[in-house]
Order: sequence, then C-alpha cells, then structure tokens
Amino acid sequence: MDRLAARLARMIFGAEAAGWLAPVMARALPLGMVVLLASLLAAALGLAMPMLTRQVIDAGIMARDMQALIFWAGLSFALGLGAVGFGIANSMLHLRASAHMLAHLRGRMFSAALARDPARAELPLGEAMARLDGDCAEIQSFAFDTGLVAVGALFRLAGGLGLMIALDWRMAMLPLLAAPFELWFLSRARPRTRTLAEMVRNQRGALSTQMAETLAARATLRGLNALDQREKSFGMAQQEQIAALTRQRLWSETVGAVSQTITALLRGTILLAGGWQVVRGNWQIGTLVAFLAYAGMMSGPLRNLLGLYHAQARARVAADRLGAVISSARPDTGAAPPPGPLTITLRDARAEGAAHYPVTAEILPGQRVLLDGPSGIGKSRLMATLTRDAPLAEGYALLSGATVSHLRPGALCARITHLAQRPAILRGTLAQNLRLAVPDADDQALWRALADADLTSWTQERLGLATPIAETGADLSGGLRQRIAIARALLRPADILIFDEAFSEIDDAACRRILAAIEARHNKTTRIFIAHSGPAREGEFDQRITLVSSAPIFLISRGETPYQRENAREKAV
Ligand SMILES: Nc1ncnc2c1ncn2[C@@H]1O[C@H](COP(=O)(O)OP(=O)(O)OP(=O)(O)O)[C@@H](O)[C@H]1O
Repeated sequence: MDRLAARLARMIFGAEAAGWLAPVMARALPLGMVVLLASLLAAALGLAMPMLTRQVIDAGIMARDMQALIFWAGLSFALGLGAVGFGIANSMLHLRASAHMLAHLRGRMFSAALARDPARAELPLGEAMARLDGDCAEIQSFAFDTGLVAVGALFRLAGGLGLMIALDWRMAMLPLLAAPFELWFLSRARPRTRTLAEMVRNQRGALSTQMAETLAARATLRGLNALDQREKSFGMAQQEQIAALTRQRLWSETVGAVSQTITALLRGTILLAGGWQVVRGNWQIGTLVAFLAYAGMMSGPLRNLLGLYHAQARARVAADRLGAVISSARPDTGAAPPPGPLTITLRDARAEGAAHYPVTAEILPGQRVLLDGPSGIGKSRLMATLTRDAPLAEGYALLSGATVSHLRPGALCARITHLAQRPAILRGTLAQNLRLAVPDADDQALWRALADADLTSWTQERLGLATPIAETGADLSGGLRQRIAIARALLRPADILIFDEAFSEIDDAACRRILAAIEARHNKTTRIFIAHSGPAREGEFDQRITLVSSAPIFLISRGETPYQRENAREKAV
C-alpha cells in the first residue's frame, strides 16, 4: 500500500511533494479503494440502464410482448431503486474517506507550521491559515472529488464505448476520431490553468493575511481612526480576488466548453447517421435510443477527465505551497542538554539581526544577571539563541560546554523559560492558561504560582481557577496579562529563567512583591533580567552584561575595523 501511495503521489504531485504526501495518501488509500470500488459498481449500474431501456423498447414495446415488457420494465425499476440506495451509501463512504484524509493532511501541516524554523522568514498568519485551509482542501478535493470521480468516469467512458462497439462498431469509432484534437487542446491549455490557480491561491492568502492582521489590530486601528482605510483596502483586495476567480472560472468554462461542443457534434452526427440506419432498417429504434444514451453519458465522464487533467495542475500549485510549509519546519532533534545545573557561555556571540558587538560572557548556575543595552540592540535575540529561537550570526553559545545549536530545541525549552514582554494568553480559563506550562499541575501548585505572581486576591475575587479569559487576554490589563504569564512561567521548574521586560506593565509595588517571591523561591535558578526601568533593575546582581555598539571607522572586507572586535569584547562584557 505504501509503495502504491508513493508511486501515485510522485505521479500526481511530483517527486518533491511525494516525500510528505505519500504517507498521507497511504493512510487514505484503503478507504479510498473501497469508495473507488463502490463508485465503479455505481457506474456499472448506470451503464446497464440504456441496455435495459433498449430491451424495454425492442423486446417489449416494438415486439408487442407484454410479458417481456413487464419483465424488462420491472428489472429497470428495481435496478434504478437499487442505484438510489447504493448512491446514498456511496456518498456517505466518500464523505468519510475524504474528511479523514483532509483531517490527516491538515494535522500534518498544522504540526509543520507549529515547528517552523525560527531562522526562516515568518509566514503571515493569514497566509498560513489560507495554506492550512484552502490548499489542504484543494489537495483533498483533487484526491477524492476529482480523482475518484475521474476514475469512475474513465470506467464509464470505457464501458460506454465497449457497449457502443457491441451495438455498432463503425459508429463507435466516431468519438475516437475527436480524441487527438481534445488531447492537443488540453495540453495547450494546462499552463494557463496553473498560472491562474497560482494567482487565485496567492490572492486568497493575501486576503486572509489582511483579515487576520486587521482584526488583531482593530483596537489600535480604531484609536488611529484608520478602520475605514483598512476596510477600503480589504474591499479592494476582495475585488481583486473576484476578478481572479472570474478569470479562473471563465477559463475552466472555456476548457469545458470545448469538450461539450465536441459532444454536441458527436450527438448530432449519431442522430443523423443512426437515424439513417433506422430508416434503412439496419437498426431498431431501441438501438438508436441506447446508442444516443451512451453517447450522452460519455459527455459527463469526458468532462470529468478534462477536469482531472486541469485539476491536477491546480493541485500541484497547492502541493507546492504546502511543500514550502513542510520544508520550513525544523525537526525537534538534537542532543539532550547536559544534566545538572547549566552554565551559560557566550563566545563572541551575536544573534542574527542584532546590532551589538559580539559578546563574551559566562553565567554560572544560580546567578542573578542584568542584561542591559539600548532598545533594539539585540538583548531579546541574544537570549532567544539559548533556546534556538534565534540563530547566531556569529560566535558560539554553550550550555555547560555543549553547543546550543546541537541541542534539541524541545529539551532546551524544558530547561530554559524565556518570558517575553508580550506573552501569549489563550481563550479559555485561567487554569487552562496556567496548565499550558505543566498540564498535570494540581490546583495547589496553580494557587502557589498565582501567589508568587501576586494574583491571589484578583483570582479569588473572580471565579477562581475557572475565571474565563478572552482570546489573547483582550479582557485583561497589560499588567494582568504579564502576571498570568509570570505565574505560568514560575509553575514550571527550570534551570534558567529569563525575564525579558516581563514586568514592564506591572506597577512598582506589585513588581517588588513578585520579585521578592522569585528571590525567595527560585534563588537556586539562574535569573536573567532585561528591563529598561523599574524594580527589575534594582537589587544585587552577580553581573551586568551591557550590549554596546558604535560606528566602525576603518572597515575591512567583513565590515569591521581590525581592532574593533577586541574593543567590543572589552566593552560588551
Ligand atoms: N525574528 C527576527 N528576525 C530577524 N531580525 C529580528 C527578529 N526579531 C527582531 N529582529 C531584529 O533584531 C534586532 C534586536 O531585536 P531585540 O528584540 O533583540 O532587541 P532588544 O535589545 O531586546 O530591544 P528592546 O529593548 O527594544 O526590546 C531588532 O532591531 C530587530 O530588527
């Protein structure tokens, strides 16, 4: 099954996409086969119908045989009824198989999007959503809706042709004469189908990005009186999408119209030539009716097959867009950080995007450190290198002698808590938000963490741990959001706690209480503070590391003065 899936994936989506799509297809294949068999059976039932009609007309009506008429008409009715029931069962099976495949594919993409390598450019939120939703659906619809229908269509086409040959082989050659022209037209038309699909999918991503970004920033936009502006630009983006969709639909209708025209021509020719055969007495009227029915039946499958060829071009666009999500994921692999307390060593280190001179420092386990420097110089980025959330542009970062870039990111996050200035708060209850850090923490532990973050009375005045919290914590003050994030961080045992402007929106009195709790309960943990002002800068520090920058005077080819690195090292540490 795996090999078949891999082969199918390579054939349909190309070698690159086959790597990640084959497992998805392999899982969908068994149920997909059942659906395929069922649809072939339904197609066979459909094919039998004109033959029965022929019998009703020729053996019953024209032969004036009442018994044969009742028999064939009864059989027709019974098969028709069976086809209805079978159709319902088939459609339910189809839905089940196709929904499972979509869920599996989307789940795969979701984890790839979550594991996005921080060194890669961030995908805008709306664009990521459009890929997870629209592009996954495009592939699912190709695999099940278009793909299966097309296989059924191929079967009907072959069956119809076979039965037409059985009725009259010379007349059956008519549809074959049209095939070369159709194939030529299809291959000429396909590149444009692909270009239009790319345009539509990219525009869909841009539209979702605009929606997500605007909705997330609506309070700020309202304050700026800029909502109209955004609405107008959203309206324009929608118009552009309508135009792209219109172009795409017009093109697919044009492509479809060619096959319809050919079918109409065929039908006309059969009507004329077949009618002539009836007039000459070579054919019975039932044969003409059956022949016409088969010719008519072929137009649907032919259209489906045309659709398949072009839908594949669209599905490939979707697969390429999803492939970019997959290839940007970073596997959670690497060595485990060394056991025991962690010593941080920075050697000539600077994170990508940071503007300071490379820094060299050593932070021993349990030290209390202030990391200082002007805004935007790269303090957060430097700390983010410790959890591999930012890549180093130069130098090394070591944890107890182990190179950070060789360590498993998931394991690093388990040992190092980097608390950001703008923490993510999710919709749900207070307890659910806290348990993101420790899923099995008991209520007592939650209350203790809340006490450390000076949140006991606030929580008691509300619904306790069940206090509901809105999306992004929009119904909380900035200080409350930060305090919940502090409680969440303190809940989890860590070797290193990094408070990155984590107190910036909390009043000084509360901030001092929280800092005192941290000193009392986490004094064995390495604590690194980044703060431009406030109580977080107060108290004893084992060391202060200041990041500095100054304009180089004489540049060598790497963009530095020859002696600048030495100076920078002295200044930076
Ligand atoms: N994801 C990123 N990719 C590349 N560069 C980034 C990224 N995030 C931030 N930067 C760049 O790195 C520089 C340092 O940012 P950083 O947030 O580390 O500064 P900071 O010293 O912590 O500033 P502040 O005190 O204002 O918080 C910024 O000027 C920014 O341009």
